[in-house]
Amino acid sequence: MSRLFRIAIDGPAASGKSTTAKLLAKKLGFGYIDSGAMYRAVTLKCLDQGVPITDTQKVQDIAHHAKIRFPSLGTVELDGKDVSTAIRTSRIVQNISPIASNPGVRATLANQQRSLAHANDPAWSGFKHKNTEKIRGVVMDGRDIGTVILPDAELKVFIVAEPHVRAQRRYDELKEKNSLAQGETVEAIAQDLEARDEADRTRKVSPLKKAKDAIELDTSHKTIDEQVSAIEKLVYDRL
Ligand SMILES: Nc1ncnc2c1ncn2[C@@H]1O[C@H](COP(=O)(O)OP(=O)(O)O)[C@@H](O)[C@H]1O
Ligand SMILES: Nc1ccn([C@H]2C[C@H](O)[C@@H](COP(=O)(O)OP(=O)(O)O)O2)c(=O)n1
Repeated sequence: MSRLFRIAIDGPAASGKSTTAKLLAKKLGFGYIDSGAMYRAVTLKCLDQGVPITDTQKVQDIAHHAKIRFPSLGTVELDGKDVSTAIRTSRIVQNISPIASNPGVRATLANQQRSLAHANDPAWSGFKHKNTEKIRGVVMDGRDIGTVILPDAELKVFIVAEPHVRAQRRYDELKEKNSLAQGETVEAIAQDLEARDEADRTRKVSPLKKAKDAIELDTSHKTIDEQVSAIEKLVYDRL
């Protein structure tokens, strides 16, 4: 016997969603789908091909033809090329909001996200519950996963953290990866996060919003291990 368990993780930028989702997926033997990486990959393709991000129709065509895959935990492929690092730069996030609010792009990516969540990939080994039932599933993170993509997910978590904590963490991350733009400061990153959160919260299609049945988790004063364990406990409580 095998049961499907889908975990939807949403929240504002740099709150800790993807770090938590990836580690949780690893612990549970679940698949991990980074929906934000899909919007980032479409943005990268538009910039690389010189498509204006405000050209609604051309951007939709780009999204429609982009082949986005997650070949292993935490890696992203666009049209057969590894773009895991290329999609994490400030150039991408500075251009992403018009793409994330394009209804055609959202419709295309939403279809792909739903089918990925139902793929039941053999690589997702899952875990044995009470020595009998096999639990298999997926962790998906983004902005609209609990509200629009997987409204019937078995567990929904809304991750938040204080703005200055998020900005500092993102700064440290970019610095560590040598991806900081010239002269980029913590303040500039804080402004980007604020602007993006505002755009994500106020757009007409699938805005960032806590689902009514989501559990809020504030990671400001937690370690990564603590936040992963907190969600893991919620999974066992639900089973
Ligand atoms: N509890 C934590 N303590 C310290 N750093 C954290 C914590 N949670 C996440 N981070 C770091 O903060 C940064 C942003 O986290 P990330 O998971 O990318 O957020 P999101 O997916 O919400 O944008 C990453 O560099 C991550 O390693
Ligand atoms: N399900 C999703 C996931 C991401 N997005 C958009 C909105 C976000 O500002 C960007 C980037 O998201 P991502 O989670 O990769 O990046 P940040 O953590 O915000 O830096 O993509 C979205 O609109 N819907």
